[in-house]
Amino acid sequence: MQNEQQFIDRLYDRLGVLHAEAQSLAKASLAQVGRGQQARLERDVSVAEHGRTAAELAGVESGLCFGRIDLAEPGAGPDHHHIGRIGIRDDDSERTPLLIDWRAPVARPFYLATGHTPMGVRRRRHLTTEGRTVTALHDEILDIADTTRTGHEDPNGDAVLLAALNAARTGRMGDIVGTIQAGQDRIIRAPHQGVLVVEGGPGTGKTAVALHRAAYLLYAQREVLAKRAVLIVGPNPAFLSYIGEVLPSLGETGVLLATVGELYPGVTATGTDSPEAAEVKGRAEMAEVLERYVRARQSVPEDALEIDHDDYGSLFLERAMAEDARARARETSLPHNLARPYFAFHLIDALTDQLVERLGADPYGGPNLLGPDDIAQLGKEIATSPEVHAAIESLWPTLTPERLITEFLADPEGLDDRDAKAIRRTCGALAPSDFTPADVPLLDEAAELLGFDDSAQRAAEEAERQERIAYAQGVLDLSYASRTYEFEDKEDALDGDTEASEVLGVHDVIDAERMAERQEEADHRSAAERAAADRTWAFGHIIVDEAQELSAMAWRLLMRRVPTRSMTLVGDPAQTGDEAGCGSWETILEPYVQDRWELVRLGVNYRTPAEIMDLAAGVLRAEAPAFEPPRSVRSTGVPPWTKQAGDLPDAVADAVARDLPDDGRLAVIAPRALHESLATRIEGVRAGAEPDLTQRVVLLDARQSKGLEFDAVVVVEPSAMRTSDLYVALTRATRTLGILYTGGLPDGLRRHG
Ligand SMILES: Nc1ncnc2c1ncn2[C@@H]1O[C@H](COP(=O)(O)OP(=O)(O)OP(=O)(O)O)[C@@H](O)[C@H]1O
Repeated sequence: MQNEQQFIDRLYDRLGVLHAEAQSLAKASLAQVGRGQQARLERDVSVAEHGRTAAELAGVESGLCFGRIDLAEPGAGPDHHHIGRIGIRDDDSERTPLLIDWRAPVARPFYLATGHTPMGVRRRRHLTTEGRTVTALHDEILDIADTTRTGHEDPNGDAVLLAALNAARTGRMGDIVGTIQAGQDRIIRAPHQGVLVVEGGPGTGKTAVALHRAAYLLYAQREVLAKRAVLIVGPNPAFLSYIGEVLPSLGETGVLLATVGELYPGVTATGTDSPEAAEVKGRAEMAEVLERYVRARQSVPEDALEIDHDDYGSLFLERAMAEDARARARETSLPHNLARPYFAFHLIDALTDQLVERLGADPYGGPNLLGPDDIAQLGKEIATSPEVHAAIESLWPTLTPERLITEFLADPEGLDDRDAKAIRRTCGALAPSDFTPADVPLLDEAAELLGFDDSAQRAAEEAERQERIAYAQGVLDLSYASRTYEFEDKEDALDGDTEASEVLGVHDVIDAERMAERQEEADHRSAAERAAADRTWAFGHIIVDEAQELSAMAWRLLMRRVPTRSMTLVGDPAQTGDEAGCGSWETILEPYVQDRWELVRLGVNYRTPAEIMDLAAGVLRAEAPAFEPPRSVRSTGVPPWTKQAGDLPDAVADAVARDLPDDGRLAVIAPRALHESLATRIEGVRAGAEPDLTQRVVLLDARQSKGLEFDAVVVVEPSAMRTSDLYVALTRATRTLGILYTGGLPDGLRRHG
């Protein structure tokens, strides 16, 4: 123990030095005063980079080192390795590794070695620390022939895992880096490049595995992923804050966590949909409905449209002209806004022809009297006529996704009456915040169908680029001038010209255009921050948690964000609650990768004790008798309780007072309609508010409890819940579960009533 403490002290000293170094580098960069935009950008990038390193080092402070492996035949190298959250080297001349990153290949036996397959490891040690103090050691002997004993032997090798599973919950998910199980490790490090689906029942560690896989991939593919960023998609903001501390505790900050509703920059989707509306909006056929809706906005007049031209009197925009222009614009296959200039161009051409015919017609039937210059002039005048443009706009309007979807929701076309009624919004223009999460995939679809007409922005950017090139050219000219000067100096010094010709200046290796591009790249935001602001960002990898909940339209959005299809999807079809949820993995994936995806299963439940899992499984078995739940890793001997209540709020208040553990968290999971009345009787709880999971008692509905866990759970009125929602609610507890009801119990729970 003492030796380990000495090692840990040394490790924290080194961490302190590295942290201080990063901080002072950030400070020093901040203090740099450079002239001009370039210098400022470079300073910002440097401050941000060192700041990030400092934050990453601060994030791994708790439980920095958690393991050690002693090698059977060390050879020339060290005879043991300490394993930790990040890799740390000494500052000796060899930069000797002090701590091995858990993701490094050298650390792998820590997770996989067994007595049967020891992988060259003699002994595995788990170190438990509180703050910077070593509080316990647990050793497993993997080489039976080895007779040395330390006095810290753990006969079953699971004391550390069980301690982690029994520990009081904090309202924030913790990492499992010290106790990753072999089956989980294989998924975390799976070399699969395409779509990997991780399926498993409640509590099997899907979320934990997904987050550790994100950290692993960032380590193993740092080059690509640091640039392209990793996106983690979760079902709601409360869940994202629940898991938000795991990656920083693994030293990774470059990850974007978002719900699908947050993936359309500029829109905060705070509106809510009825379950029917969300289901309709999420259907795959909405893509075609919207496509037809956009095409319907490309109209032609019934009768000729009379355009009053200031100088030339009436022009007649005839239906055939518009039809022809529309057909040609559609032939380009460009999105609506980008095809619009083609429509305008052909119409302007046709109207010019009309005018030329009228003004230049030879009364004696000869050829037209206007020459090419006159015709060009007339064309220009038509092209710049506001009246002509107004007519074009009325036939082929420039549209934004927000406008298109607002108008569509006000009067949904292309749906049957029931579906149209379910999604119709009666208010006028929607503010960006009035959109709902289910609208976001529709906005994204609309953005694709409309295309972004960025010609004005591109013109401005090009002007800016030219300016940068001019500036860069100035820098290069200066550098060239100094080159001549230095070169001459060098020549004198060398007394010859052979070596001098090898001296390269910036002007030799870079031209003004490339230098300008480099300036542009010097954006000090991290890739994740830039990705969050860019709808068209292509992520390096996407991880989707509770993937069974996403609608077909949400999948279309996500697939656009990852053209390489490098994805990890985790979920449990038995827990599907959302009406818009897609059902089977085949249905979800077939349109994008056909059958080129891999499925892995997790079958051990680390959360829910066997007594609670038995009861929860009964609920699903009532509908699907062959249902097999995941096997619970532990049992507590405490059976769940069930009670019929007279006064529900009173009974809930009593249950909270009785079941709330001194050291942990309790959730009351009840149908939304009961929240008002229950909230009045539970201290510190508010109905309707976004739950603060760090509170000791929280009130949730079953959907909100998805993915979360608590020491104790009280489920209220289970018969008012859908079966899959009830299954979710019943599988949230790590220690105790109670059920309160007034009328009756659903079939699957009756034998416990
Ligand atoms: N190897 C492990 N070591 C320690 N704890 C673990 C391990 N694997 C899972 N756990 C714990 O088990 C609990 C359940 O894990 P997690 O939330 O990832 O499960 P899940 O499969 O996503 O569940 P659900 O589908 O119900 O949301 C968490 O507290 C997690 O930390």
